[in-house]
Amino acid sequence: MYVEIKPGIYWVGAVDWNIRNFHGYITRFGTTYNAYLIRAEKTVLVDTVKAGFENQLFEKLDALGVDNLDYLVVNHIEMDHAGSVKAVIERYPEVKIVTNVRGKNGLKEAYGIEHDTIVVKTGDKLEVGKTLTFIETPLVHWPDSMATYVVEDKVLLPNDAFGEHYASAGRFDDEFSDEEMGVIFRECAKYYANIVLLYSKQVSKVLGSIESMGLEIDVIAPSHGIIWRKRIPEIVEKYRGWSSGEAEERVVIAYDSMWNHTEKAVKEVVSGIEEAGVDYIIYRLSVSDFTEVMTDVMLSRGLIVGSPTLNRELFPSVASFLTYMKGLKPFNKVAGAFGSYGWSGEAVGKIVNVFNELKFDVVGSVRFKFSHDGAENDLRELGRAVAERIKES
Ligand SMILES: Cc1cc2nc3c(=O)[nH]c(=O)nc-3n(C[C@H](O)[C@H](O)[C@H](O)COP(=O)(O)O)c2cc1C
Repeated sequence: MYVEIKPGIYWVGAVDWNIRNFHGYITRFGTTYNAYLIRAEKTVLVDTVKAGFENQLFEKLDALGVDNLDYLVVNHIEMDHAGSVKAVIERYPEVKIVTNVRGKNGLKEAYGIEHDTIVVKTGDKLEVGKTLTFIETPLVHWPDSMATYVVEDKVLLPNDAFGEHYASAGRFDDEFSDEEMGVIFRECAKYYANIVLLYSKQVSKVLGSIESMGLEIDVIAPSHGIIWRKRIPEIVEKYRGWSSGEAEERVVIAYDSMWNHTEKAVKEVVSGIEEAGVDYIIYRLSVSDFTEVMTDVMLSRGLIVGSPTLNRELFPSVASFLTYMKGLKPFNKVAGAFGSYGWSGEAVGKIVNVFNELKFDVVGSVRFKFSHDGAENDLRELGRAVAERIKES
């Protein structure tokens, strides 16, 4: 069923209850593909849905009696939002696409779509009986990303920004209990950590330009998950904090182990962190969802990674996680490394190299031959030093 979010503005998206893996991202609560219909003098669809979900979109448009579309705003060309643009054009051939220059090129490159298009840039306005303003948000989350703002209704349609993967019957943040909102905010953090983190500088810029353009916002309606109308200050504040590297006084220990020598050393590292009175969370990487580990890495100031050496390399699950993490460019972390080896012991140095690339504050590293016997103090000291550095900063 469609939902009116402001007079003449409707949610007409699709709920995907059963998706559990979204291009490698574990979506344990499913997701939604949010599209919005604006009905004034003109009829405007803002974004579409993932291919395969067109029927959910079209059912809603039919229920609203939409037999003509004047404009289709494409805020982002990724497949989960623009996957049904072709189907929309087929159904409403008179529609004009409204997007920025990168969106126009992207529609051609990714889908072969060359259709009547109005190219817009930041600050441009489109009068449809209501005034639409566009704000380009390049790289939040692809080069073509932009936001659409409905001036009279103070509704911001920011596409992927402020979203999360969460399928639900309720559409608005005020329909959920505080407990449910705790889960939803965690999903927002997960979305930020795994999708947006790399673009934190751009996020800060966009937050700044929303402020400098003096946009008043009653509703933030993103392209995934719930619509914000009650807790806007909270989600905006979270974005400000995440994009500026704020994190909690906690250490993530992420490790793996073949013969459990590295694993046994974890408890020494932990005892040092406990001595300093700092919180921690432990992940064995071969049995962990990287998207959850990454969320806690973003939310925590400290990271200690442990790996045995295998064929002069990192253990594969650790290498894989470090590659994933490096791509997302977490910043402002205090870090340490440890691990067991048999003869050449390259793994710990390779962890430190990744930390250095990310400009982490590397407090120390400990490697030990086979058992950690004799290295207990160094390991405890590593945990303590990371925790103490977090407390100082
Ligand atoms: C297949 C295999 C290859 C290994 N290659 C190396 C190596 O290249 N260099 C090294 O220092 N140790 C190597 N080791 C030894 C392990 O690093 C060592 O056994 C270490 O204690 C394993 O730590 P873990 O118990 O945490 O898995 C290798 C072990 C295995 C099983």
